Amino acid sequence: MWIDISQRLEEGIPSWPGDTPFSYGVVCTKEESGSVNVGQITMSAHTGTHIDAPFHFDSQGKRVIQLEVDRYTGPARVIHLPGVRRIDREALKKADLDGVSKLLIRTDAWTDRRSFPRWIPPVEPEVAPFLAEKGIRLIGLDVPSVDPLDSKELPAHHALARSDIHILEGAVLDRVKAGNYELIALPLPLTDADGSPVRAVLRPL
Ligand SMILES: N[C@@H](CC(=O)c1ccccc1NC=O)C(=O)O
Ligand SMILES: [Zn+2]
Ligand SMILES: [Zn+2]
Repeated sequence: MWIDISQRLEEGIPSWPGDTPFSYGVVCTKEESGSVNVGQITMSAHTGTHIDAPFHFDSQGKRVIQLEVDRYTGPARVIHLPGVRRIDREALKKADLDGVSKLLIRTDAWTDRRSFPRWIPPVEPEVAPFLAEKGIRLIGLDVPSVDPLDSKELPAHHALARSDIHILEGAVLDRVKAGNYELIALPLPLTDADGSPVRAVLRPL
């Protein structure tokens, strides 16, 4: 059984402060066209459950279409770190990361998903080379960023990119137990984009 770990894309889903709000509307109704309802989607690439392409924080970085689909599919481990202030070596000390290439971290820090969080536990840049050494190629979190929300330098985004670790943000892990799963969280084939919404699902292994 697959577990949906995606936020629903609907009116009112929080977006980054000042960023394009999500909207879906029927721009041509079946009555008007005589055949079909036709919808239009407007949104930021960083709304809901989404991945970041390196172009998001590096103008020379890869765009979404250049990201291999293998990064977003396959075995993944969920670890549960409730109440952590930061995701650093100390917080990860007790986690078993052996043989893991995709790591999802459930922090439970985003408690009211109807509004954008005021604070999130940031990933410390120092963990990027440590995770890479463990063989991790994708990190996913249940919060909207890997950096502090007011960060302009985005040190964790850059450190993860230097360690060749891709980023999944805004996963819904509220009811997901720690353990091993199969993950599918594929970005859309957006040629030029800096990020993409994903439908992220897990299946226990
Ligand atoms: N780094 C965040 C997004 C982000 O920082 C952002 C997204 C939209 C509009 C403004 C943003 N940051 C502004 O400082 C992310 O990866 O989703
Ligand atoms: Zn993002
Ligand atoms: Zn990000």
